[in-house]
Amino acid sequence: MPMIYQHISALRAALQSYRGTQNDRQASPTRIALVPTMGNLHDGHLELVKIAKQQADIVVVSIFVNPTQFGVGEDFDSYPRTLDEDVAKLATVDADYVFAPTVDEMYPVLPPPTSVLAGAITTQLCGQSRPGHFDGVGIVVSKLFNIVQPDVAVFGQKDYQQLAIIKQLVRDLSYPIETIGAPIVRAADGLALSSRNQYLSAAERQIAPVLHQELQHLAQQLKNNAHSQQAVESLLTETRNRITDAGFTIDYLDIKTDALDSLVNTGAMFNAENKNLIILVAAWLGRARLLDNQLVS
Ligand SMILES: Nc1ncnc2c1ncn2[C@@H]1O[C@H](COP(=O)(O)OP(=O)(O)OP(=O)(O)O)[C@@H](O)[C@H]1O
Ligand SMILES: CC(C)(CO)[C@@H](O)C(=O)[O-]
Ligand code: BAL
Repeated sequence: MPMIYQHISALRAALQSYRGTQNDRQASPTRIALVPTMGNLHDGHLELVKIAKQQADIVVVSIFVNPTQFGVGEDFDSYPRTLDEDVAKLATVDADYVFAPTVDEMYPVLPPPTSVLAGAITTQLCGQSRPGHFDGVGIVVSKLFNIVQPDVAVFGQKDYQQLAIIKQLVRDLSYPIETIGAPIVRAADGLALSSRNQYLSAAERQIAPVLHQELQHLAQQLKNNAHSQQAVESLLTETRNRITDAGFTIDYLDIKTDALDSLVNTGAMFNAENKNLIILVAAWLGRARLLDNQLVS
């Protein structure tokens, strides 16, 4: 079973014993990996831990529902907290440490007067409908990096914008951390696994895979042919209409470069050579706000 820590000082002391030591497998320094989560773990999270295990000797999983990344009226209070079940799942993938702090431990002053702002990348897509969300992610991830001081940190590509922001944070704040983006883990019918999927009713759960199917369909259309800007707008409108007709309320559906830059209108720009594009969607289905994305390659 992983060791569970609630306090920063105790976790730091436990991890300190590895720093500067060598691992058993080879004469190289012991590597520590961090997998940040908000808990209520599913197979997507466990996949991140497995990847972390391949990259490091010691894996720390943080479980913290971070209040600073939730907006007013969002689901901070009702977000599922299932620590005992989470720890049992983490034991099956050999996680070494669980860091599950209280809000007071993480934020002696709430809201914290210090901020970590990542600029323009945070105000588009999810940042547009969740103002301040990525400021909260920025400060909590910075704190987790400072507390754990990992060599490597693993995040999911499902939260593609978050991953891009964290890579920028690592670069700009000179964290000596390798950031790994793990592929999206899906249910058999294609729905991206997410803790919030449990907000779906049985009927909504039947509809939910439409999101992934539509992204795949759009990616295929973009990939197969050259398209003018106007033709791409039409494809986007048709896709939005089908997703809405299936019962979703779309927050955004957009095509960006894989660096999350807007596309420049260069005429027939969507063609076989135009590989580094990503389609991103956020859409409400009942009480659940679902995220997904699809690379066009
Ligand atoms: N299906 C998935 N595949 C790969 N990574 C995932 C998946 N779901 C979540 N992750 C990653 O797990 C990490 C922790 O995410 P989090 O605990 O918020 O889970 P979640 O299922 O995305 O929850 P939520 O429903 O609140 O968005 C993030 O890096 C996230 O990208
Ligand atoms: C990275 C993270 C754990 C920070 O709270 C959260 O945003 C998440 O679960 O993706
Ligand atoms: N993985 C996303 C975290 C959030 O929605 O706050």
